[in-house]
Amino acid sequence: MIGRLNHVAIAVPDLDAGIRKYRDMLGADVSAPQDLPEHGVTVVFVQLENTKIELLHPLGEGSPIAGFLEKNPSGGIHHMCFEVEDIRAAAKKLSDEGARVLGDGEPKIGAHGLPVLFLHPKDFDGTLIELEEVAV
Ligand SMILES: CC[C@@H](C(=O)O)C(=O)SCCNC(=O)CCNC(=O)[C@H](O)C(C)(C)COP(=O)(O)OP(=O)(O)OC[C@H]1O[C@@H](n2cnc3c(N)ncnc32)[C@H](O)[C@@H]1OP(=O)(O)O
Ligand SMILES: [Co+2]
Repeated sequence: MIGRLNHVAIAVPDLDAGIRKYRDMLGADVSAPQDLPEHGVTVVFVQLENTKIELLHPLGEGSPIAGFLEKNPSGGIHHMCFEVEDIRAAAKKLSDEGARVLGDGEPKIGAHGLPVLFLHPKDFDGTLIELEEVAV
């Protein structure tokens, strides 16, 4: 069911500093910041040959990553995103098999303009999983 690793997300306490690390110190291509109020984050993507790194910073009140940064003030790996062909079929299979699909179970449009869903970290060995529907 899961396909390519679309991105690994890092929650960062200082987005500008995070951009400088990946762009200037590590010499990678970094996209311009995108404010995504519907997700409560500002995000940039570090483009790698085989996947992307997503740097996330809280945006507005009630950001879903605010609690994570309180517990991890230096930042940390926040989630991994896998590509799937049919996100609703994937969500049904996973919830039928006991995994918790977060939110109301309805896919939201993510940073790439594609439907995304999240699976509870406690159901996947302490790792928050994002699924993104990518047509093959
Ligand atoms: C940019 C758009 C999009 C894209 O297109 O790529 C995105 O990536 S948006 C990214 C931000 N959005 C989300 O993360 C949405 C899904 N996340 C959530 O709904 C919540 O963050 C959460 C996973 C339900 C956690 O909620 P929170 O309030 O922070 O903590 P809890 O106390 O409810 O957590 C319960 C339990 O889980 C542990 N936890 C929390 N976050 C993570 C994490 N990222 N990785 C691993 N573990 C996590 C938390 O520590 C608690 O554990 P215990 O303390 O042991 O109970
Ligand atoms: Co993501």
